[in-house]
Amino acid sequence: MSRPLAPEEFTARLRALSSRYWDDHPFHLRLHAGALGEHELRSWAANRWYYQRRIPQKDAAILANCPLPEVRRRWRERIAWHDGERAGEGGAENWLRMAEAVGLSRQEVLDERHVLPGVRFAVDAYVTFARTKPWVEGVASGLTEMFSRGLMARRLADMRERYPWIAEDGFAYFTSRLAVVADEGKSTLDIVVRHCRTREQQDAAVAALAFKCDVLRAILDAVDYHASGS
Ligand SMILES: O=C(O)c1cc(C(=O)O)c2c(n1)C(=O)C(=O)c1cc(C(=O)O)[nH]c1-2
Repeated sequence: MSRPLAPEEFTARLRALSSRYWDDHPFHLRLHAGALGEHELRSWAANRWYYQRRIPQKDAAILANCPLPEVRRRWRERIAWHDGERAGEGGAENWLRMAEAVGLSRQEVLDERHVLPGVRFAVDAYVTFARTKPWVEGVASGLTEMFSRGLMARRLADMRERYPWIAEDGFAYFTSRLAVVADEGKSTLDIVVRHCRTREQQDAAVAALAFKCDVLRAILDAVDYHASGS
């Protein structure tokens, strides 16, 4: 049995997976360059909706598997952030506003008619991962958030500049997400480093983060393939 990695080395291995993150996916590059047509932006927003709407279920699965109140207390805030305290509030609602701002009706987003099979398979695999793996691996799979802040800030600036027809209200998701994502990423890393004590657990956490990078890339592969054929 290998000895556990020191926290710095373990953290460095997790951070090294940033090269597998979806920030440089060709679809994101085109999004940032202002090269997407309106129908492609709509497909992106409608398909990302499926990811957004499944995230609270993924987080609830982690909560259900976690026996530690101190972790659950921190984790449950995520569900509240996405779902809001009441109808008409929260991250999911803000994503719907983004979808409307790019020209979709709320109904066609909610009934998921635009959700592509590949997106559904990838996102569902993420939820199943959280349901069936040890809770700390579920937490580790969320560590892509360590990489997402810069990407989201760039996306917000580029979309405001390159798609000026999108009303500012449509960007509420990203402005509100940017306000919490750095703290969430730090808190997630803290939980993973603290609770992965054996080398096997550390290796499993690295594998969980690699799996999640693949989930995200698979989502955009499906959207990109569909866009190029339409
Ligand atoms: O816009 C993005 O690029 C991006 C990336 C990620 C991510 O890296 O997983 C998330 C989000 N956004 C996001 O908005 C979000 O709520 C979120 C939750 C999670 C997660 O795994 O629990 N990732 C992400």
